[in-house]
Amino acid sequence: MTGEDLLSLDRIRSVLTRLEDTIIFSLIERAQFAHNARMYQRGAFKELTDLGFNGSWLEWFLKETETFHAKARRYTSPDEYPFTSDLPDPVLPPLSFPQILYPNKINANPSILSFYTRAIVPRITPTKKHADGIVGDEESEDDGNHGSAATLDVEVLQSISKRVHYGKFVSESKFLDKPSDFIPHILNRNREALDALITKPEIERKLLLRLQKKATTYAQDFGAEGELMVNGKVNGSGKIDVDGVVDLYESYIIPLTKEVEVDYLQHRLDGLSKDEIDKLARSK
Ligand SMILES: O=C(O)C(=O)C[C@]1(C(=O)O)C=C[C@@H](O)C=C1
Repeated sequence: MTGEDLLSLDRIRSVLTRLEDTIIFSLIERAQFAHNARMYQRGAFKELTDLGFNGSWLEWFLKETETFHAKARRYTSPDEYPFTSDLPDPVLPPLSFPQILYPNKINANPSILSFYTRAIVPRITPTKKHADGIVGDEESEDDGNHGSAATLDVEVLQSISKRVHYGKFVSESKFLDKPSDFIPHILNRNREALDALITKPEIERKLLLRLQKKATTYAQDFGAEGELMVNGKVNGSGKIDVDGVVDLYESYIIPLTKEVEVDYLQHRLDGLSKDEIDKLARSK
């Protein structure tokens, strides 16, 4: 594929659409396990403190997983971003990726980690209700599956991260399509105007509708005879809170993708001379 093909907006949007499936399925997997709030609290595992690690159980999982993946050069790829820092160098020689994105240091993973652990995990994991309808206390929301749950958290986080950072490709594609529309607002540091230029309400509306349908479909289960079963019962509730998935996109994933798009644009002219900027502005 040439650099131009890689920047086709249709191709980029097809990647975003495919990632919807990855995100929904990984959330369904995570939702099998309890909230396990301790996993997200720093210092809650004495075993880790004894090892000299002061972060949370999930942060330890991220650090260990990313240490390994960094050695296999995962984070040299322009669509992969780590959640942790001070990772080892790859053991393999570098691959040469086509230079598509303008060099930048944008990494939205701290925001992703924060909304995922605070808003998403508590929302999608099962809440034990007592016979009197009172929600169970924190202890009853811990099933002890800390390894399985954290493994799935890492998968969800990596897929959301890939999706959100794909905003950089969307931005580059929109910028190169008509640089002269963007350049004055980049030079004037006008975030609102850049946000208005990249926002496509019709695309967002269709995405949320599609997501609702996908989540409803994937949440279904089938019995041995192929009969529709939900939560082990005919007509029970689904494997995932569908509104929770839609809300995740509407309140977090789309707004953060747009933030990445605008951040990227704000730095799109860094280091260019006036002549180079004028040439870009005249190009289309
Ligand atoms: O598809 C685009 O044009 C995007 O910029 C991506 C995206 C999204 O996050 O899905 C973000 C902003 C637009 O309003 C529409 C959709």
